[in-house]
Amino acid sequence: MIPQTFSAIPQSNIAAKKPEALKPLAAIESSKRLAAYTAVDHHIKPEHRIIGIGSGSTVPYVVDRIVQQGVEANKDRVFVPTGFQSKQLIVNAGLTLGDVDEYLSIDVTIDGADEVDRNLNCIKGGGACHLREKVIAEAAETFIVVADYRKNAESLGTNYPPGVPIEVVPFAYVKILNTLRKTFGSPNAALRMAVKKAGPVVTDNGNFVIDAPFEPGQLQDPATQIKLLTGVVEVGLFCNMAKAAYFGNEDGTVTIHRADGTVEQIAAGAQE
Ligand SMILES: O=C(CO)[C@H](O)[C@H](O)COP(=O)(O)O
Repeated sequence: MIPQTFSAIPQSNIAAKKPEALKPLAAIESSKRLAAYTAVDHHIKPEHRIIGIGSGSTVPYVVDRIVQQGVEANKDRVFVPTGFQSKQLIVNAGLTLGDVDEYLSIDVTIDGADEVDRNLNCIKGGGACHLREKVIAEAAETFIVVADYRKNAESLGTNYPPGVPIEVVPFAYVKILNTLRKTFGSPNAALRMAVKKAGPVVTDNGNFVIDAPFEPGQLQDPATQIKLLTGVVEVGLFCNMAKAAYFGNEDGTVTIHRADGTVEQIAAGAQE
């Protein structure tokens, strides 16, 4: 049971504590919020009962908007997290927590992404949560991606330099790293190191993450092959899964890419 008093600090609050970083971050933060609020308004409807909550710095705005729908709207809903962070968000918002092993089918999952291409294929796992994120996305009737404008790319491998996050069992990482560099054409593949801990990032599942950069156009086939390597737990490529991606823009509009190929740019309504 997560202590109710502990509160994960949202990225928006962190930004507010660093005045020097406020200016460049402000546009990005408001883009994240635009995307998240619009996606919730479009996809979280009164009839939706089981809702998947993704991970990252855009998702707190998803939870904010869901909370704004009110106590009545949320009283019979259950929220399924994609990791430690989203579990905290759900609990701290006073929403009801559930798990994917209790609810085989999820009505809607909303999650962030590190990069999204024109066909709604995504790189995910910048927060090292992609194993659980993929399970929760696959379980959902509707999977929606929310992101700021920087994530909107023509093809994967364009805007996200670290590359594809690959969760691996710790004892196999050297072997997998070597295979990615030598056989899969990713010479700069690297073990992800922690920032405020000595040593590697350890996922919520106790595994390591390798980040493997690939050239645009090189990605689809390697993904399937990488998944087959012994010791690989999950690859952070989400292909043909999202029904729509919402990108918040600097000018206050939201660009919506849908799986049917339609693209719409809308002026977001009053969302404060
Ligand atoms: O895949 C993820 C975590 O594993 C996140 O959804 C992704 O990194 C996007 O995060 P942010 O909203 O902070 O840009």
